[in-house]
Amino acid sequence: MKKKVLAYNRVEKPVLDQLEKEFDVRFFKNIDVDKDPEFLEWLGEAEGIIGLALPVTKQLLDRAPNLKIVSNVSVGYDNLDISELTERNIIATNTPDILTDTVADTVFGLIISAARRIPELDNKVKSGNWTEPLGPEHYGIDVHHKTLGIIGMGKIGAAIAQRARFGFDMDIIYHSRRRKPEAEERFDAVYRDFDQLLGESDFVCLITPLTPETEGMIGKREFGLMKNTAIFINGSRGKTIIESDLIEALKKGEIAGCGLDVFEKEPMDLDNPLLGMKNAVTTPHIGSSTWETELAMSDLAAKNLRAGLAGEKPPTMINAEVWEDKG
Ligand SMILES: NC(=O)C1=CN([C@@H]2O[C@H](COP(=O)(O)OP(=O)(O)OC[C@H]3O[C@@H](n4cnc5c(N)ncnc54)[C@H](OP(=O)(O)O)[C@@H]3O)[C@@H](O)[C@H]2O)C=CC1
Ligand SMILES: O=CC(=O)O
Repeated sequence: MKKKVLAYNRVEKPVLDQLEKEFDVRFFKNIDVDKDPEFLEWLGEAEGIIGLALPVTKQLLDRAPNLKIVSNVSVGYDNLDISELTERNIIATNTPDILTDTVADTVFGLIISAARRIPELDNKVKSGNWTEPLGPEHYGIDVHHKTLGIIGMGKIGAAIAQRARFGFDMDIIYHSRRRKPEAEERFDAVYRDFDQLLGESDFVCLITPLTPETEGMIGKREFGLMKNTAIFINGSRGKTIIESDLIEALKKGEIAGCGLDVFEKEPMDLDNPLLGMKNAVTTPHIGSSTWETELAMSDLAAKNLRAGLAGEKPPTMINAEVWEDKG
């Protein structure tokens, strides 16, 4: 008998088609996790879960007695209760590395768009309001030769630094909990403590995981430390910042602008003040969403799932201790 797999938004179609040949797969899209009876029934029987951003909590696991693996189709895994999964000997996997360059491109797109006001000016042209040569009220600021501060010099942080250093001659400063000698050598990146970085950067770029330590790490105090010409970029998770404090800082001119791919609530409420702010450039959490990278992520997640269900070590495990216990 084929093993039961619960697939959850989002697994790319060619990968899902292949999984359906190997397993008894049921695909769910945007369901109400607590109430959908079909979802709960399938969860009760599934040995594997594959998908994006399904909140895997203790309560959900209590309803999944047969589960052996949760294969997340994302690198961030703040949606998973890892200690609870580990306690229950359930494998958790994610999709690191393959999305690094794509996400760095998105972040750099936000940096340039915010600095050069591209969405605002695009709107001016397309709305028929480009009726005369534009003056200083539409000028942007340079990106090249400025100082980029990266908070979270991990894989994506380093790929952003690479673009900034070699593409735009920027000076790189960074902050992580540990020093990163490789980034210092490759990009002449200079370590700064958190407050120093905020005060010195022309662009502050946040790209850490969401953890209890990083939740709300940028708020009123931190925006107050930034230059009033600074542009703040968030590619991490919405909850790493206090969004209402960002809105206030933009309104008061404490910072000049922002570029955001992630939000406290996704999708955003239609009354979110950011929607009406020209100096906030927004994208709908699409950091890794290119055809190539989405397919590669689904493919890696499927490899993880297959391995986990076959009793083999998945390529990109989060809780390796589960494997050590099994071995
Ligand atoms: N917008 C989007 O679509 C996407 C968003 N992301 C987000 O980007 C995050 C990073 O991904 P990736 O670069 O692959 O992950 P990595 O694990 O390679 O890098 C994360 C970095 O954050 C640093 N970090 C962790 N905690 C702190 C802290 N408290 N203060 C400062 N730095 C910290 C870590 O360094 P150290 O341990 O030394 O502190 C590490 O270098 C993901 O977790 C996800 O949330 C990822 C992909 C797409
Ligand atoms: O947000 C996306 C991820 O891969 O993490």
